[in-house]
Amino acid sequence: MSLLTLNKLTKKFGGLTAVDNVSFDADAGSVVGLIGPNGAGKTTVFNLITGNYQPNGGDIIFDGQSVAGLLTHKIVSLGIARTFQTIRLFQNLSVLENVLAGCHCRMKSGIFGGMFCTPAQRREERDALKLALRELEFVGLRQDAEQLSSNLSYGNQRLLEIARALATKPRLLILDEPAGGMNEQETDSLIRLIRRMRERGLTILLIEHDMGLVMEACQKLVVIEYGKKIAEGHPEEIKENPRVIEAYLGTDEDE
Ligand SMILES: Nc1ncnc2c1ncn2[C@@H]1O[C@H](COP(=O)(O)OP(=O)(O)OP(=O)(O)O)[C@@H](O)[C@H]1O
Repeated sequence: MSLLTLNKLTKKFGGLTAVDNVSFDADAGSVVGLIGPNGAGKTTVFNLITGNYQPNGGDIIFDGQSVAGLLTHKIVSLGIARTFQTIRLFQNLSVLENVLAGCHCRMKSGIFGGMFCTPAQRREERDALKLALRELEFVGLRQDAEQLSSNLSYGNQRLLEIARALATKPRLLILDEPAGGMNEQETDSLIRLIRRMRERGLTILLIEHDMGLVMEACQKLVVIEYGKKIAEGHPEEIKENPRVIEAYLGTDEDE
């Protein structure tokens, strides 16, 4: 069953159609990779799903409901979380505080609610702390909870972004180049982490240039070029697709 459906999604920036009538589904519990050359429109698709941009046409259906044009915080509360191509952490907050920021968007009392300290708010804070520590444990950063987030390695900062996104309790997790800046070992453990997130029942949509990760982690690939979908299918099929090889993976003559 499809958790996310893009239906003829279109986004224009002036005269440039960055996303041109793109349609595809992400089945619940699957990992879908969005691939394509630089500037193909991948991040724009993500920004449309997460409400950072408003579409010029088409629709985005999440769990049976249109989310196109909704505000970002509403979209997060419906169960869509993301990480960014360029890491966006609160650099002068601790690792734990960064994850708590993710928890707070689910809390009734809000980020300043704790100031009034009612028993219900204290309980909510305690639950948030437990959840944050659990997600740090899950991504392997529990022992770094008290560190300043800027002290983490680049790869661990990416994991921290994932923990923060998980703390919003999403059903759909959107990862924009999660292996960017990671070494081979870190990428391997990221592949294992993606697998474990899938086992938790999460649906994952990711953009990634690391073909090894894409081939191992995804059940389906959607390929876009110049804003248009040019192919969709199982990674093994996509690897052999001549149109994709020409557009993205490079032909032998290019090597
Ligand atoms: N806010 C914006 N204003 C104007 N043009 C934009 C904006 N965002 C993206 N674009 C343009 O839309 C096109 C698609 O960009 P996008 O960032 O979505 O590509 P991408 O596939 O994610 O690329 P990369 O792999 O390099 O991140 C590009 O030509 C880009 O310059």
